[in-house]
Amino acid sequence: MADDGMLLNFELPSDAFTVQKTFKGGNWKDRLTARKSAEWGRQKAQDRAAGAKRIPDFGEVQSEEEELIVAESRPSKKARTGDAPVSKHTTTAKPRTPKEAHRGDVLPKTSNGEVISSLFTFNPASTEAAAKVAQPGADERDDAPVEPSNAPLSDELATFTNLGLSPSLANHLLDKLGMKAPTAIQRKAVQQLCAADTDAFIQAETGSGKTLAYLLPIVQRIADISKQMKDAGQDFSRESGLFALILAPTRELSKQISSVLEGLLSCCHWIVSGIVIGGEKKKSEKARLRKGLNILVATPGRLADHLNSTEVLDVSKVRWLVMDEGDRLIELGFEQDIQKIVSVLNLRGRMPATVPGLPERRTTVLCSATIKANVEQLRSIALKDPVSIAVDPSDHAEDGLGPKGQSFTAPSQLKQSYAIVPAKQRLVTLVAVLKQAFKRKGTVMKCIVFMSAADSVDFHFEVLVGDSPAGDDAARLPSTNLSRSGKIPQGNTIAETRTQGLAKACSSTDDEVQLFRLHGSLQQITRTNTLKAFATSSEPAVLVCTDVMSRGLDLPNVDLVIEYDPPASKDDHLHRIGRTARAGKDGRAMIFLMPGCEESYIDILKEGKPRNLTRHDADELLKKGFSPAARVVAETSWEQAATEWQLEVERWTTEHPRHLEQARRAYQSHVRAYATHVAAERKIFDLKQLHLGHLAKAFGLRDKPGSIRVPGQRPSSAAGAKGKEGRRVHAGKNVGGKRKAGNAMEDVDPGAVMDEREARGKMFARVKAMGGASEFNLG
Ligand SMILES: Nc1ncnc2c1ncn2[C@@H]1O[C@H](COP(=O)(O)OP(=O)(O)OP(=O)(O)O)[C@@H](O)[C@H]1O
Repeated sequence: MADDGMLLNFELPSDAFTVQKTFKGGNWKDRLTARKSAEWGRQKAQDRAAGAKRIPDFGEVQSEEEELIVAESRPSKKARTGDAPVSKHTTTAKPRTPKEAHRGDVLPKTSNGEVISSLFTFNPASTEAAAKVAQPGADERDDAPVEPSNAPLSDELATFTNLGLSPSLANHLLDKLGMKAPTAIQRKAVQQLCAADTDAFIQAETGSGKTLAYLLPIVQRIADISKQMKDAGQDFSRESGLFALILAPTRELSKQISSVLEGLLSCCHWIVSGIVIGGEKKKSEKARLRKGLNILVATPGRLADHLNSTEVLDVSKVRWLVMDEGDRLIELGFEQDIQKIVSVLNLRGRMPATVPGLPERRTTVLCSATIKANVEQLRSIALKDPVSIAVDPSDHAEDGLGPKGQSFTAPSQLKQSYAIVPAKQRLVTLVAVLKQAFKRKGTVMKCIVFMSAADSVDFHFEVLVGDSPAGDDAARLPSTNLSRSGKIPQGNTIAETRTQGLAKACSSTDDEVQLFRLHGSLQQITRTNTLKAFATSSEPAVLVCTDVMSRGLDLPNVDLVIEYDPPASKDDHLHRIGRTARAGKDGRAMIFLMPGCEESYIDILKEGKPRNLTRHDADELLKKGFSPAARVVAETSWEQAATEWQLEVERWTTEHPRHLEQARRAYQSHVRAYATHVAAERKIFDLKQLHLGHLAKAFGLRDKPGSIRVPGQRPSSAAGAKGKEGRRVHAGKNVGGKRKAGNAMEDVDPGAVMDEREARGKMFARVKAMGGASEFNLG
């Protein structure tokens, strides 16, 4: 049995459980808990050594003392019943009410009504079907070389000059940007868009160079126009006209595109580009537009706003319109803005242009790694008879809307895995994975952890940094190497607005790991600076963020992507994991799934055709992450180390009002975001199956879920705090009211803007479905 295997394979040092550990710090409750935990461990080891107590089989009833890490005298409980099997200490022999079942793994409530449950008991077991998929650690055994699918071409004939680019542009790519050959999608797109004026979809894997695939032909064509103007005796300058517009859904992505463009244009300095994305005074943007630009990168809201109010913005000569991450533009509700932009372009584009070489008609290009049916909306608004530019057209449906069956693939060299982690163990397992990832110097340089809500990002940032605001020593959280040093580290404290800190939870004495946080509710300047600091960090670094970072961003040296909270849709999954394994480089991605219905997501993971999809279990990950280093005298087992760390987090969370509110907020936002999965995936991420009591533990909470209430709502963003921008993002579709143009919500955190009433409605429905509010339900 899986459990037996796990238990019997403990590689405990011979002195494990024999050293009497003195527990210092914390309050009496924590010290008692930790001491009893150690006693429990010692007793278990002695029993095992004496052969006095057999480790029970899966499904067998276990004594109450063994159910609990913290043994307390209390009346024996009946076994849990439920749909899902329960690991380690479970039975179906004696039916229990849901209420009793939930109590089985907890201490009686403390005087203030808190509930302290064990990390290792009453966790639902993985379903058998999923367990068969792969064996733990299989990725370590698979060393077979694989051809990267998004790398530059190695074919000798595949040169930029052969694609029709001018020698000066091709030499610039080689000499200044270090690009010897085009990628497959660049070869196709450059050839097509240099030669023809037809609308197009560009669809290729993440990290395959789509940005240059549309920028190169535009720059080449505008360079040709400038030449023809000169030949005709006309000067070409920034005032000659705006020829190309590039739209992107987020400010970060717009800035990135703008910087790639500037890099290209340094070989033809007479072509001038600019950017309007909001986040700065409109006056300065207007000033820039007044001076004249040949290529403009913009977010749709801001551009629509300027088309309304900035008279100097002349779009009559625009002949290229690119919508990068086109599907995301629709998901985020930019449809109306785009409609408006296109109608203005259509209207003003009818005016005769006296520019030699300027094409008659405008070419509109839609670009994404995932182009799907909702892009139909864009097609009807903006595209006419588009051609599909994809790496392998034989894989593509005739309508040009992505691969047949809508299954998009991840880069072939990307190693994908999933971790089956019960709700209670989520936080501690995340720390274990991070500790393990950064254990060996140089293995992982940068890691991105995706979460579903901004509140959750903030909470986890503070937990992983392990400090509290200045002057709040009583609430200081120890690092995970507490057991090694025996001391609570002093030093840095974090201010509430801080977005960077030392990740004590996953740093070791030899290796420090920097931690960053990012989401759409931060001020734009903070976002820009934080992203830059993460991108340029020369130290190992972790970025905890929402999906605002999932699209298009090209951050160097990202080796590992962790989807701690599952993505809202399978397309989001591909974009998230696509932040690693870019342009032929290696990368790893891991998604956390809970045992039970979430395991059906494995089938969706397989749709992306991963080369080797590896399974991990929480115990395996915890053991790797929390086992003491070989050179350190082992005082505790990994189970104890994990438990101690969890208890410290719970104390830190529950004993300080600000932390408690933050944890509760994070928990609530997480649950709300959980309800926003696309309809097709809602059976997999089923709110009704979510064990709220267990989940609360992963937020360091000892509250009964029913008592978790947070006053007020988080302001949705710096500008969103004005209260006008709230939109509902549900089931991958904008269903909310009109967004104010040019605000800071160009990048929306679905978790942050999910309609509260709707989410609460779902929660109440769930409570009803479970036959009334038990102590573990939100009611
Ligand atoms: N021909 C090339 N040779 C080498 N590197 C390249 C080449 N083209 C692009 N790159 C690099 O590949 C990386 C990914 O490019 P880009 O961001 O355009 O990918 P993408 O396909 O748009 O990805 P996503 O779908 O995630 O937006 C960038 O770092 C870029 O500099």
